[in-house]
This record gives sequence, structure tokens and C-alpha cells, in this order.
Amino acid sequence: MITVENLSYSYDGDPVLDGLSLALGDEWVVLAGPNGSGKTTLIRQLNGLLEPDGGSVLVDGTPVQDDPVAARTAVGMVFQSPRSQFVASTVGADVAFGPENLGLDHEEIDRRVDAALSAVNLDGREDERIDALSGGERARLAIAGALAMEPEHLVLDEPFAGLDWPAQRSVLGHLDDLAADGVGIVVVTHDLRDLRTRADRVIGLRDGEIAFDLSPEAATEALPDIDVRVPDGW
Ligand SMILES: Nc1ncnc2c1ncn2[C@@H]1O[C@H](COP(=O)(O)OP(=O)(O)OP(=O)(O)O)[C@@H](O)[C@H]1O
Repeated sequence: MITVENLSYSYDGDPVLDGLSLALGDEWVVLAGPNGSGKTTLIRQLNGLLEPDGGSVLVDGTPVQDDPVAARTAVGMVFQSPRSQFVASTVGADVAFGPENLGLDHEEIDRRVDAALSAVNLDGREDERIDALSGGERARLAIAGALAMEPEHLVLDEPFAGLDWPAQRSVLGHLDDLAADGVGIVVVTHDLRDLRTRADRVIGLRDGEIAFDLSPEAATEALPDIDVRVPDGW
């Protein structure tokens, strides 16, 4: 469980989040909002990449700042620009890096790397150099790196941008499996296609505040109010 209590955050004195509270359990949550509404600023606090100016974020009851390693193990994060997320030069080594740091044995590391790469349709490409991958392949690799950590919560910032349809379908299928296993999924996106039947909640953010927190059905009328398009067939 991730609990955000009265969270405030400013960049150089400009408030972006102001007294935001939220609880995220083992459910599928879509976080939607227009550009600049504070989505990325919010999720970066969920595993300690940003430190709150006020209020707190707790993961399983422990403040993130008290145990950042536990928070980063429990809350996996995939960002929009994956380039900076890679730590190794080849595909397999990069995905193995996180599990290796957890001190897992080789068999378990291999199992996780295989499962994560296959979830994003990159199986068999362990030895390829990351700098030779396309943008979409890098985005998929970043997702594989987070999957291999087998976190309790997986937070993905615009995960489908730049992914072709087979890769999107594969990632969605894997997220479905994770959700069925009790992993909490948070998808930050402007593009709600394929998410209506998956999401338990749609949280709308506007100007750093929660404008609504509703079921997908109930969010239909609220989404245009925060300038997020309701997809055809939603
Ligand atoms: N590093 C930074 N320094 C200064 N201001 C920032 C920084 N990062 C974000 N901001 C500002 O904070 C506000 C919220 O940005 P944030 O990236 O959290 O929004 P977002 O909802 O994720 O937007 P987008 O949909 O465009 O990704 C914006 O006004 C942005 O300009």
C-alpha cells in the first residue's frame, strides 16, 4: 500500500503539488491529467526520487525517506525517457542488474530476465547493444528492467508512447497478469485506450490537485473537464 498524505512540492518556490492525499493499493489505477498538471512530479515521490517539501509518502507504512531502498524495491518505476534508466551496455545485463542487486541466485536472475524480456517481445536479444536499439525497443527494455524487479507496485509514465501495437498488446497482457497476481499498477497517460476495462480507478489531476477519483465509467464525464480525451468506444 502506498499512502500519500498532504503532499506538497515546489520547484524553486513554484508550488506544483499542494496538500495532495491519496492511497494506492493492489489495484489498477490510471493517473490522467493535462501537460504540467503534476503527474510526473507526484509519481517521482512514490519511491523517493523527489523528497516532499511537506507531508509524507509511506510505502507499506514506512516513510519513503526512512528506507529508500525498501521503497525502490517495492515500487518499480518506468519513465517516459528511458535512455537515462539504463545501467549496462547490453540488453540482458541491463535487465539483470536490478535482480543482481537484490542478491538473488543466478537461476532466479536468469528466470526473471527471460520472463521480463519475453513480456516485452525482446526475448532472445540479451546480447544486443542498447545503443543499437530503436526508441520503441528502448522503451520496452525499460519496462523489462522494472518487471524483473517483481515489485509490489509498478508505476509507468506514458508506457505505450512509441510502442507498436504488438509490443503494446504484449505489455498490456503482462500487466494484466501482474494485476491478477496482486501487483498494484499505476499508468500515467493521456491515452486511455484499452484501459477502461482494466482500470479500477481513474484519478484526474489538474493544477497539482486531485480533480476526481472515480471508476472508469463514472470518469467518462469528468475527463473532458481536465482536458483529457475520452477515447472512442470507452
Ligand atoms: N525540474 C523541474 N524544474 C522546474 N519546474 C519543473 C520541473 N519539472 C516539472 N516542472 C514544472 O512542474 C509542473 C508539473 O510538471 P510535471 O512534469 O509534474 O507535469 P505532468 O503532468 O507530468 O506533465 P506532462 O503530461 O507534460 O508530462 C509544470 O509546470 C512543470 O513546468
